Amino acid sequence: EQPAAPRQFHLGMFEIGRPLGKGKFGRVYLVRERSSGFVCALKVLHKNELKHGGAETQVRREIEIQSNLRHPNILRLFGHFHDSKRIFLILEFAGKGELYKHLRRENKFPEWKAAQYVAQMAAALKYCHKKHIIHRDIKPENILLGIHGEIKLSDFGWSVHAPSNRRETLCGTLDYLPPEMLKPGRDKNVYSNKVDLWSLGVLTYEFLVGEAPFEDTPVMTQRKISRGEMTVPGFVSPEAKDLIKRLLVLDPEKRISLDQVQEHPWIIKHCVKGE
Ligand SMILES: CCCCNC(=O)c1cccc(NC(=O)CCCCCNc2ncnc3[nH]cnc23)c1
Repeated sequence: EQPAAPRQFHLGMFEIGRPLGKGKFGRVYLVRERSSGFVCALKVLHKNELKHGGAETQVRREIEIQSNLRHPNILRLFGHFHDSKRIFLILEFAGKGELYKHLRRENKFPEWKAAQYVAQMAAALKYCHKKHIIHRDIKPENILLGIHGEIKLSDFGWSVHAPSNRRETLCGTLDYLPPEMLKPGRDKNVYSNKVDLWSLGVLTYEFLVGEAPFEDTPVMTQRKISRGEMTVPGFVSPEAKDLIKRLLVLDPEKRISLDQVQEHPWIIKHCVKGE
């Protein structure tokens, strides 16, 4: 039968609730769609700030990419609309909020919880990569948790279609950058979806240790990343350490694949049902 007609949305359709968070160019609110009672999140972006910040392309990319993704571990973008001053993104509400807040509060995650998060991240990234989409900005701040504590990967503002040789001014932390994105140079700018594997390795380390593996001053962080210099503390299990070492490999082609991540002994040990 006919696919559901794309709905026209406007602000009057929503009852605005509490703010859920704020970012560089706007805020996110908990909202309820009046006719259906459907609860979701409304991200409000201010056009003139986007213009000054040169983030229009990112928002367009976020809309185009995230609205075509359907996966339990990827935050849904249901629709968007705009008025003269603002762009509105209608997003899935993630009931347990920001993963990084849980990480900071708990300092670090027990291995069974970290392994489940890594397995869900691998499933989400496998789905993106199959659609030739590289996320490029995997870090705790861009991960939300659904009402059952499941991973909801969000913020596709930095994602691109692979392979990509886009040069963007990067703001925010360097901790998650793979070595190949640090070395500007003509051909070195062409990088693949393997960048998300490196970031998954940094994320795994941070889940288990409570800080990023190359955390230092910006100059030292870049140096440590480009040399792959990091040490895994003794309290991390040998299996977890093995997975981290197989993801944080300087040569993108030598990094373990997402299939191999899902089959890794550390993941199997903590994620096979009924274990
Ligand atoms: C892509 C270029 C635009 C960059 N992004 C921004 O400027 C920006 C604008 C507004 C907000 C933000 N980021 C944020 O608001 C980050 C903090 C969001 C935490 C809570 N958010 C949510 N909690 C629960 N369920 C949800 N569904 C969607 N979001 C949520 C970022």
